[in-house]
Amino acid sequence: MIEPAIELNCVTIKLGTRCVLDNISFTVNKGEFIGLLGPNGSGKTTLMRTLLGLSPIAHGRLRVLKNRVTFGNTAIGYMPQVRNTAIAQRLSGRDFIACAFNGNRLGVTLSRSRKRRTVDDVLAIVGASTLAERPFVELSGGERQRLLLAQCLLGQPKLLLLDEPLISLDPNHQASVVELVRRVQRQLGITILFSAHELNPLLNVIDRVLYLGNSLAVLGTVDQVITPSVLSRLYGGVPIDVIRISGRIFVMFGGIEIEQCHHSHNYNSVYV
Ligand SMILES: Nc1ncnc2c1ncn2[C@@H]1O[C@H](COP(=O)(O)OP(=O)(O)OP(=O)(O)O)[C@@H](O)[C@H]1O
Repeated sequence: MIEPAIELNCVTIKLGTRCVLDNISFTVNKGEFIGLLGPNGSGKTTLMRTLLGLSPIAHGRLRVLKNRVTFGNTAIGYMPQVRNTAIAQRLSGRDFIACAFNGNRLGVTLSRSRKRRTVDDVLAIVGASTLAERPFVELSGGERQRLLLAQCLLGQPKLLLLDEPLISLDPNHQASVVELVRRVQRQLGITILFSAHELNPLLNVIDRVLYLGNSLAVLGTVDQVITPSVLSRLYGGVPIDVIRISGRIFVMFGGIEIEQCHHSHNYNSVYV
């Protein structure tokens, strides 16, 4: 039976005077792997923060895992885009994960041995047991992402919000992070919202794509969403071309590949 994981019904999200998302409705089903795309500033992070209860909605109805949004919901794992890992440089992989037990992040008190077992479990799930004793400072970007993902799994979440986990990784490491998330998702049967600037690394793993832009949101299969007419609406009415070559998809405006503009943070000439 299909059950909802994230339900938005006519939701409006404002930050200050800016209407980031305006009257949007969609339902993500339990167990789906959703690629969250859209230009810089389209509201990907804001949407995740709203699902976490960090940012209120102005209007509408929002349910996460069938419940109203509450701050500190351990059923949601979150990997934020900007991570201050400087503090982690001297820690071992194991201690880096274990430090998420401190503070009130999980809201539960566990014995030392139980904490250790839990950390071992999440390390095993992400295939990072061999990183447990290595200093965080020595790890590659891809290995760090593995540990960050393990940290997200500590609370046994049912929903994972991953904010641009591919940023600053080369294509090989991007592919291995995507594959890892897919494997973990299948193993644990959880729902994934995975934001990215580029669709192609996610093409083989996502069930559907949620594309934000122009304060709007469209959820559907890649074939339903990545079309000139839908994307033109999301990019404010400019003419968009969609080119498919060798199993890859390129979204173009005036001969420029839009996703490359997102990367260079030079999309203002495109996003009007
Ligand atoms: N406190 C705030 N007050 C007003 N506007 C804000 C505030 N915080 C963020 N914004 C704006 O809200 C919009 C949405 O930002 P958000 O970070 O959610 O976008 P994003 O799609 O995640 O962008 P990126 O791809 O660059 O990470 C941006 O235009 C941002 O400048």
